[in-house]
Amino acid sequence: MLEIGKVERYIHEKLEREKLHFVLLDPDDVTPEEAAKIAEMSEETGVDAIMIGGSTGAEGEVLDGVVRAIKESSDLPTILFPGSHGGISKYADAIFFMSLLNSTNPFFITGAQALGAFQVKRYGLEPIPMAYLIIEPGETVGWVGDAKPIPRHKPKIAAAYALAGQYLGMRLVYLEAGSGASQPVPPEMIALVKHVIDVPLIVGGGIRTAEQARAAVKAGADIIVTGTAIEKAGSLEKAGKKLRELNRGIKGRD
Ligand SMILES: CC(C)=CCC/C(C)=C/CC/C(C)=C/CC/C(C)=C/COP(=O)(O)OP(=O)(O)O
Ligand SMILES: O=P(O)(O)OC[C@@H](O)CO
Ligand SMILES: [Mg+2]
Repeated sequence: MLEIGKVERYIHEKLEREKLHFVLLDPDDVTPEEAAKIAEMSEETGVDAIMIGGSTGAEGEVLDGVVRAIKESSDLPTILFPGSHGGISKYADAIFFMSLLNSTNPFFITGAQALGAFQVKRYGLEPIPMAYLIIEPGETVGWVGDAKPIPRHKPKIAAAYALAGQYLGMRLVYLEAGSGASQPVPPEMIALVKHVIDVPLIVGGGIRTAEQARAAVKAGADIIVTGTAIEKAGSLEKAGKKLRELNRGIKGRD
């Protein structure tokens, strides 16, 4: 019998009360010690989950080390955000089992998934099926994932892909402008996508301020992902301040 796993249930239950903030840590950019500290601060400041991944090199021992450090320092759910079948760690709770629907390369649509499937089963990781869509500019992940990035001024294309993802059985949709994007996904696009789908909507890429996070939530985003703004805050103290600022924007508290 197919059952909804623990982390997915946690997401749905929390979404009944508030919008969520997930923090993305890239093992290529943070040491296990830094990751542990950020995860601890994330939990203290009201972040809802930690995502772990990167489009280049987040694999093997380096990945395992970061996931383990996060698990030791916080009780937040850890969700893998893999760039390929190499991005799987047995120490995480769940994995966004994603398909890059607007890739031009079948490897990112079904290939990496087939290569990783048995490993996910062996480790008992919770797979959460997700439609992953790259919006302009797309940044590194757009290039690495051989995406045909959806133009920023074409919300209908994003909505069509998102609905197709839902009809294919995916239980989350992720609109991705790319890590470090100069501009986040436009609110008009978020609004149209949210209007047509019934599954939770994740938005990430280039969200650096409480105002940007608020605008995405107001447009209809259910979950906001931030990475660069925290990783590149400059110091742990500044990262903590940034976490609180972004949470405020997302949760609508002040
Ligand atoms: C489900 C399985 C086993 C694999 C999925 C494989 C797919 C579809 C990958 C999509 C394409 C891709 C390269 C995704 C990476 C997503 C990601 C972790 C982005 C964040 O990383 P960045 O911060 O952009 O990476 P860099 O820091 O390396 O630029
Ligand atoms: O690093 P940022 O720009 O916050 O992007 C987060 C995430 O959407 C990248 O996959
Ligand atoms: Mg990164």
